[in-house]
Amino acid sequence: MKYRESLNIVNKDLQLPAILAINSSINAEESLSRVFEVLQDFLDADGAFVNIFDVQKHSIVFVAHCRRNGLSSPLGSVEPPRSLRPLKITDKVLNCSDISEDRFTQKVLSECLPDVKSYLMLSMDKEDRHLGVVCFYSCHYDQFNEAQRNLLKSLHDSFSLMTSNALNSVLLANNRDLIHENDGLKDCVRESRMALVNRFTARTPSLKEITAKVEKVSSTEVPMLVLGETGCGKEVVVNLIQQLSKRESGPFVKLNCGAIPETLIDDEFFGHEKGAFTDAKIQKKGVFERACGGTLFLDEIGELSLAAQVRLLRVLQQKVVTRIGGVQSIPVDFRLVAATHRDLKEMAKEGRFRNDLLYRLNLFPLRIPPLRERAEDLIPLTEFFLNRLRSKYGISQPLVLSKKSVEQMLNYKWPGNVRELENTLERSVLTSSDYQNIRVIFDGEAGGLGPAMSVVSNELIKLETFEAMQKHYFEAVLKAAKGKISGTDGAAALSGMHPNTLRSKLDKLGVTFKAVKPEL
Ligand SMILES: Nc1ncnc2c1ncn2[C@@H]1O[C@H](COP(=O)(O)OP(=O)(O)OP(=O)(O)O)[C@@H](O)[C@H]1O
Repeated sequence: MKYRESLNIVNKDLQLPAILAINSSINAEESLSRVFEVLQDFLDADGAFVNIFDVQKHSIVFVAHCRRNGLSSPLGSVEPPRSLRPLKITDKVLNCSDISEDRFTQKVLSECLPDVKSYLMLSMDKEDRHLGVVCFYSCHYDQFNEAQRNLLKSLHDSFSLMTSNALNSVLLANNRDLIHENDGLKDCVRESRMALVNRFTARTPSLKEITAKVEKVSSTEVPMLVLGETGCGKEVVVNLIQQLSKRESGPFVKLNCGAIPETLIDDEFFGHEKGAFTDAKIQKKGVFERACGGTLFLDEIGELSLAAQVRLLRVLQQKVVTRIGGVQSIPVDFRLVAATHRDLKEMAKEGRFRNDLLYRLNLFPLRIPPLRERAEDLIPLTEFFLNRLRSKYGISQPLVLSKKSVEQMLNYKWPGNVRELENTLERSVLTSSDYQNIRVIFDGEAGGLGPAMSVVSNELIKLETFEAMQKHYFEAVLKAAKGKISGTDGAAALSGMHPNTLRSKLDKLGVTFKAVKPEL
C-alpha cells in the first residue's frame, strides 16, 4: 500500500472506543476527557476543548477542556473578535499547523490558551448555523498529520451530538437565567404595585386579617367570592387578591354584571366576529378571552340572569368560548374572582341563583364585615382619609375632628360603609371653618340610622354637590379675608392652603373675586 493511501485509512482500532467514549455521557466535560484519554497517544495532542457559539449572548462559550497531564481549567467565554473572520473549515476538520495563519482562533485563544501553536479543529454546523468547535491542540507547530485528521473526521457525527448536547445545556442555563431575571423583575413590579395599593388603602386590622387569608390561597387558582354590603371595600379586597396572586402580571379584566343589559351580556361574555351582526364592524373579544392568563373580576355577580349564569357555568366547566358569529372554540384560562352585596345562598333557595354555580364560586368565600361591625377600623380609616384630604386640597395644617363628632361617628351605623365614611369626611372638611375642630356632617339621606342625625342642622343636611359646597366655602373665606389671598390674614392662611393651590382651586371652581378695600 502506498504511503498516501495508508493515511486515508481510518484507524479502526481507535474509532469504536472513541465513539463509545464520546457517547458515554451527556456531560461534555466527561465525554471529552474520556475520548481524549482514548486518543491521546495516537494524536499526541497537549489538550482539547469544546466551545459553542451562544447566539443569545453573542459569545463563544468553552463548555469543556482537558489537558494531557490530566489538569484542566475552565476557560470561560470570550466575545468573538469583531474585525476578524473565522477560517472556513472545508471537509469537516481543519489541520492548522501554525496558529498565526488563523488569526480568528489565535485571538479567541490569546487569553485562555496562549501556548497553542497547532491544532485539529472540527467545525460543528447545522443548516448553515455554526454551533461550535471541537479542537485538539498542541503547543508545538506542525504537530498533526493526515491520518489523525481522518480519524477525527470519522468521529464528526459523534462529536456533533456532543456539541449539540452542550449547546442545549447552555441554552437551558440561559433560560433559567432569564426566568430568574424575569422573576426578579416581577418581584419589583409586584413590590411597586403593592406600594401603590398601600398608598390608596388603609391597612386596617380587618384588612390585615383578610390579606393574611388571601395570601394563604394566593398560590392556588381557586375562584374567590367576596361578599359584603355595598361600599364596604369588596373591590379593594379584589384588587389585593389579584395583586397577591400568581397571575398578578397578567390581565385584570373587570365586568360589572349589574350594569350590562340582558341583551348585551352574551356580547360582553363572548365577543363577536366581524360581521356577526349589523353593528359588528370589527372583531371583539369577550371578557373571558381578554382575561386569559390573568384574572376576571365579575362584580355584582348576583345581578346575573339565570340564563347568563348557565353560560358562565358552562365556560367555567369547559374552559372554551366561541365568539358570536364564530365557529372556532377558543380555549380560555383565567382565574375568576366575583363579588356581590347579595346573599347568594338565599337567592339560590329562592331559585334566583343556580346552586351549581354557587357551589363553584363558594369554595373560598371572603366576607367583609360592614363598617358598624368593625369599630377597630373606624379610627385608622378616618386618619387615612383625613391625610388624603389634606394632600388632595393642599391643606397644610393637620385636620382634627371635634370630640363630639368622633363619639357620634363611633355610634353611627354607617349604612353606606367605608364609601359613606370617605364622603362624609370630605364633605365635613370642605364645609368646616375650623380645621382643628371639624364638625362631622352625616349623610342626610341615611334614614336616621344613627344618633348623629339629630344633632346635624337641617340646613346643612340639604346637601348640595361637592363643587357647589366648595364654591360657597371659598366665597365665604374670601369674604372674611376681604379678597386677600396671601398674607397672614389672607384666604390661603384661613383655609390652611398654599396661596397658589388656592388660586388654582378658585380658578377651577370659577370663583371670581375682587379685593375689598378696607373701610376707613
Ligand atoms: N381599607 C380601605 N382603605 C382605603 N379605602 C377604602 C378601604 N376600604 C374601602 N375603601 C374605599 O371605600 C370605597 C368603597 O370601596 P369599594 O368600592 O371597594 O367597596 P365595594 O364593597 O366594592 O362597593 P360596591 O358594593 O358599591 O361596589 C372606595 O372609595 C374605596 O377606596
